[in-house]
Order: sequence, then C-alpha cells, then structure tokens
Amino acid sequence: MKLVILDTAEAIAQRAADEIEALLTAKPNAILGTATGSSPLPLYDELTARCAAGRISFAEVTGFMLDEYVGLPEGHPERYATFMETNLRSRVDMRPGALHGPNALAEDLQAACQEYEEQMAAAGYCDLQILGIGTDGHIGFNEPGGPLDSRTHVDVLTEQTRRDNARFFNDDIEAVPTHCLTQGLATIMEARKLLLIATGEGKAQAIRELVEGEISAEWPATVMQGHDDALVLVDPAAASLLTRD
Ligand SMILES: N[C@@H]1[C@@H](O)[C@H](O)[C@@H](COP(=O)(O)O)O[C@@H]1O
Repeated sequence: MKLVILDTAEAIAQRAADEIEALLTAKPNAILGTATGSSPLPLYDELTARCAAGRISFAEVTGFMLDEYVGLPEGHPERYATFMETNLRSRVDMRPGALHGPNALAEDLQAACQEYEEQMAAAGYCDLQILGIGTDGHIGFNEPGGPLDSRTHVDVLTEQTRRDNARFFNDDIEAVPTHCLTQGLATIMEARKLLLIATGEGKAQAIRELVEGEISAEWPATVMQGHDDALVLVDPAAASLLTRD
C-alpha cells in the first residue's frame, strides 16, 4: 500500500484524476468503481473538467457503485444512485445506464446483492476502485465487525456512520437509513487498483489504523494492506495521527 500526503484536497483530486486518466488512456473501456461521500467530489469535478477538455472519455466506461442506502425512494436526493448520476455520470460522456449499483429497491435484498456480485464478476470486477473512508474505518459501507472476506451484502449502519451522514439529511439522524447494501470487502479487493481519498482531521484515526494498524475487522479498511496495488491519498489533517516517517 502506498501513502501519499498532499497539501490540499485540490492536489489530491489532481493526483487521483491522473491515475484515472492513465487508466482510461490505456484502456478506454475500463471498469471503474465509484464512491459517494464528500471526499471524491473534487475528483469528480476534475474528471468532468478533463472530459470537457477532451483529455479523457467515459464513452466506453462501465461503472459499479460501492453501496446504496435501503429505504430511500427512487429519485431521493441522498440515494447514492442519484448522487452518482448528479455528480459524475450526467456531467461526463458516460452512457446512461452504464453506471450500475446494487438494487436497494428490490423486494428480496439478498437476491439483489447476489445479482450485483454476479454482475460484477461477469464484468471481471473493477480495474480501479475509488474509495473514501468512514470515521469508523468503513470502506463502501462495510461497518466494523463484519467478516473480512465478505461479498455484496446487506449491512447495518453504525450509530457513528448515521451521525456522520446526518449532515446530508438536515442534521436529522432519524432520517438517515439504518440499512444499506454494499460491495463486500472481498468484492472491493477484487479491483486491480484501489484508490482511497481522505481529507480532514475527522479521518485521522481511521487513516492511522489503515496505515499503521493490524489487519482487523474492527477497522475494515485495513484489508487494503493485503492488496498489491493500493494508493492512499490524504491531506496533512488526515495524516496528523501517523507516527511513523
Ligand atoms: N458509504 C459512504 C462511504 O463510501 C464513504 O467513504 C463515506 C465517507 O464520506 P465522506 O467522504 O463524506 O466523509 O461516506 C459513506 O458512508
């Protein structure tokens, strides 16, 4: 796992976009894993700008989202499908329908998870997976305590995650769903490259565990230590609890 500390969120977005530009140049029909949350937003702005400038194209790209809330109706602004459509898919030249996510509107959620895993497997999984990290160390929505070899599944959001994400729901924790569908940790690890972005002091402990801790279900992101091509981009605030040089 490689850690790079960059001064600003903007510099992180540039560096992350460079990785994606290199991938799309080498493989125009790449499979891209997308993440939600505020951390990748500057990256999506940068990818939009590079697409508008003709440097990159998503015309042949297939996307797979990491996760989705259960219980939000179609079109809800905080549904991750809406988020990805608004912040990336509709702003670049990606085909409508080319960005897939787990179907949290399905009646049978277990079956929807299995279907999503099979769809990803059939596509050969992601060439590059963009990741954020929760303050409790989750990636996707793999909350602490779950198995490290999980596949796409239903997960229960921790109180901490619901509190963190209440800011997107008018600061009303009751409005934040309790359940989600998420790619499992083993699903995420199938990606040929992992690209994790973390900014701000709130992520400092999770980054410390990710970089310096033991691989443990208590800090799910630590599974990334076992990946042979993982890049972690952080700002000085997110790096502030690291103790090693
Ligand atoms: N499911 C998403 C994660 O994929 C994301 O990494 C995390 C961090 O969000 P932010 O980047 O807004 O801190 O938020 C949510 O919980």
